[in-house]
Amino acid sequence: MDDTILSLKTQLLEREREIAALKKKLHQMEQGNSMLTELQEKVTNLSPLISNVTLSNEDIMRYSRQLLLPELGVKGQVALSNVSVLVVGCGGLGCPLAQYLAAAGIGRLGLLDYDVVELSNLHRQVLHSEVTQGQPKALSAAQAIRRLNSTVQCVPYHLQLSRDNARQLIQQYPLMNYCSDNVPTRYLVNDACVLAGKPLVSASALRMEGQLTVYNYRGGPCYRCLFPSPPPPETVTNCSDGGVLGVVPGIMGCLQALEVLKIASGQGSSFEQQLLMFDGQEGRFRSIRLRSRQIECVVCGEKPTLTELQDYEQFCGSAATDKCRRLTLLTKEQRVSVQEYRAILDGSTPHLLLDVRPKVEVDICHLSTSINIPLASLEDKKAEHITLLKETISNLRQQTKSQVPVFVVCKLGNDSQKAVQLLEKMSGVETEQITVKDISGGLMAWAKNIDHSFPQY
Ligand SMILES: Nc1ncnc2c1ncn2[C@@H]1O[C@H](COP(=O)(O)OP(=O)(O)OP(=O)(O)O)[C@@H](O)[C@H]1O
Ligand SMILES: [Zn+2]
Repeated sequence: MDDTILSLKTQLLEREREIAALKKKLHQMEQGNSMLTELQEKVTNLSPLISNVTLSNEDIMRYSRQLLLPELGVKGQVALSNVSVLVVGCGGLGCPLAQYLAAAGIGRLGLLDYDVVELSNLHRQVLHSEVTQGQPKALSAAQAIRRLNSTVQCVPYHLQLSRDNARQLIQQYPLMNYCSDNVPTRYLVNDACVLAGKPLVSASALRMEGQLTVYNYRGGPCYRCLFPSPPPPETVTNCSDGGVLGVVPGIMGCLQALEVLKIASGQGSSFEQQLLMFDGQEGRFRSIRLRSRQIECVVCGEKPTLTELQDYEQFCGSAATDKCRRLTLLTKEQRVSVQEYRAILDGSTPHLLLDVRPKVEVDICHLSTSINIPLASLEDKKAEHITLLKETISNLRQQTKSQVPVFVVCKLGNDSQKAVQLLEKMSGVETEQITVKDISGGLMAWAKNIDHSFPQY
């Protein structure tokens, strides 16, 4: 029994020694930990001071309200001041984007646009003004940016982005923005970004709607992955055709600025495979998931066949500007110039002048002898419009006793050509009773060449 007690006592002593040793170890570890915590605290306290080196007192005051955001902080602000961003297009999207990037303290801002400021730009292109009308947009925007924040290095490029200069320009900027308005430039910027491995923050706005995506970012798709081939040129509507409420590109440009600031300050963007859609009429934002990067994509896929920039105007079948978007759907014989139409008016030849613009445009201005049937109504064969057309033709036929000349007009001479094609084969209209031609260049050519008092829009 004594032996058993002795053995138990010995075991107890051993356990007590082990416990003491463990306690000692624990104590040492705790001490080490607290030293580590102390060290960490010291580092945390020191790190703003370390990164402060690049922020002046004036910077701290200027950016104080955003420096207070834990998501940005000094580290993010310093990152912003070290980043270079290129804005392609200083129009409705590019202006608000550049304005907020400059205000937030982006280091270097490239502002690229080939065009000059026009009066019709001012309702949405908020960096330009009445006094900079006629000046290159890139310079006008740079002037406004310098007034806002002289610490931003602002580089204006008054030129057209093309296959010849795109790669060299994009190479200088780690972050790209698409703010332009035509399909060839969209493909050009996409391809140049993929080839240079740069993310592309892209937006668009038309009428009351806008869209935003970040292409070629964190393994997400590029523009070509989603749209391998361009849309037919005649299906593309731009702001000068479809109209736009200025604040809509304003909102989309600001959203672009937000994504740029997040990416540049290291917060990242969640739009690498998402399309944000804004409906200004409904006041609603929706986000849809896009298809992923396509392995067969010709530019970013596994076996890319497009390794150099191509001829984008040829690829898209349209010009890389929206200025001279002129369709040629008819033969010469099916068209008259504004001068020829003027002679017809002067000769008082009985005819029908059919204005195929939407009613909102007719309300802006029209020729007094015209009747209005919008192209969309002709396409839909709206009963009341077809009746109006038939009745007018039959009245005129009583005067002419022969085929009635019908002249179709629109703003620029694109929709009028589509209307001629439509009328020539339209059932319900006695097509053998009429000859149909369009007025080349439309009412804007009329305003420029015939009647200078006619409004341009
Ligand atoms: N390849 C390009 N290189 C440089 N700038 C471009 C290029 N393509 C388009 N742009 C510019 O992008 C801008 C797009 O702006 P926005 O869509 O607001 O249209 P806009 O052409 O100014 O106006 P509107 O269509 O009303 O005449 C324009 O200023 C245009 O000059
Ligand atoms: Zn792709």
